[in-house]
Amino acid sequence: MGSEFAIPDDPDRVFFYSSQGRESRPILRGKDAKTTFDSIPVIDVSSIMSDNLEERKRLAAAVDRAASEVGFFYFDNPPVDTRKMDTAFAAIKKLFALPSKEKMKVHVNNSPNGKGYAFRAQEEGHITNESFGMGNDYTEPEQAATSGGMTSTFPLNRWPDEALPEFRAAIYEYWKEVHAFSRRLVGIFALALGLDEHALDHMFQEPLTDVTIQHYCKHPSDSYKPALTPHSDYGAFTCLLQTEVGGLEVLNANAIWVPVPLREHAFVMNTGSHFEILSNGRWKATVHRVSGRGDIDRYSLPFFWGFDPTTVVTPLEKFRGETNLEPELAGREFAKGTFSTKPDHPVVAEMKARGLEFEDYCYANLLHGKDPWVKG
Ligand SMILES: O=C(O)CCC(=O)C(=O)O
Ligand SMILES: [Fe+2]
Repeated sequence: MGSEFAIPDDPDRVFFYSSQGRESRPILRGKDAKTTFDSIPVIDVSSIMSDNLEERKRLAAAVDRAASEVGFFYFDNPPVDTRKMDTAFAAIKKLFALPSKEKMKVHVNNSPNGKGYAFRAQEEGHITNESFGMGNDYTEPEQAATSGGMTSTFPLNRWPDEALPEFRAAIYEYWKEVHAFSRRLVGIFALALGLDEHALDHMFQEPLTDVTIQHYCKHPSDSYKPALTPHSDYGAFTCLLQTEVGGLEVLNANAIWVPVPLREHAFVMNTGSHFEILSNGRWKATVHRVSGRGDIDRYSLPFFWGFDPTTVVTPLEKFRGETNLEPELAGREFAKGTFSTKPDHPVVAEMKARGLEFEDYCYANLLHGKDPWVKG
């Protein structure tokens, strides 16, 4: 869920994009270096299913430490069937192997919220990259059980049902389990903030979810090359699956890139900008990027979990102090995050023609089939 813009090459600073726009951090070495992380903590998440509150609180304490100190952590043993992970990746490889003509039928420009297939050709210093996205769509029967009773007659997702019928089934089989896991995780995050386990539930009745599958193509060079622009995620948290090869890297306080090596079937978790706001900066929306290795294609499967689009995310009373992060409407970042990387999308043309800005986009309206543009 990052934005992609030009990144200057500077030996002393690292530049990246966050919800605040372009930012940079000085590279600190030797006596200037701060105490910061140099690896990604590993947490066994199996006790999320425990009936014992004390066990769930121990898990929550580990999550709080990792989210505060790093903003990224592995979850070993998530309650998600590993065969469904593997089946999803097998279908993903088949999708990207389809002829371009088939993939273009589900191009993001055909979807009113930029879901479906996108392609970015190799540019200077950047490898070729394809993606496929899906998100909330209350017309789809697969989402009936998770949509909080919401219905719509306005389809948003686009699926390659003709060319690869098993793709949608494989993604949804996986999605349903990660969705159920994420809902339970809201309780663990609440405990991690020292709240009642159900204290945050009301903010996730109609959670904003998004899957943006990535394919970073191998390239004719044996060196690492930038594949995804440095950014932080918005939303509450992300559950990412890597397969076969790592490539994700996380920026520490000294602006040193820390690798996130592959742990097969483990989730790579990170907290997003809205959890940073809720915790008033206690939890970090840590900057990350992907570097593509020359000799192998890389596929990744992120699942983004966000607040209800109409929730105004505000620092919790117990974390408020002299300086407080600005509240933000959860659905607001959506338009910027989705369409700033798709300047040719019809939604962007419409926005310009009507004299509107990303700030005027109401994601909740779109989900219910209404005009998403509301000025002011
Ligand atoms: O491909 C990856 O490992 C990371 C993807 C990512 O950071 C994103 O889509 O926001
Ligand atoms: Fe990201």
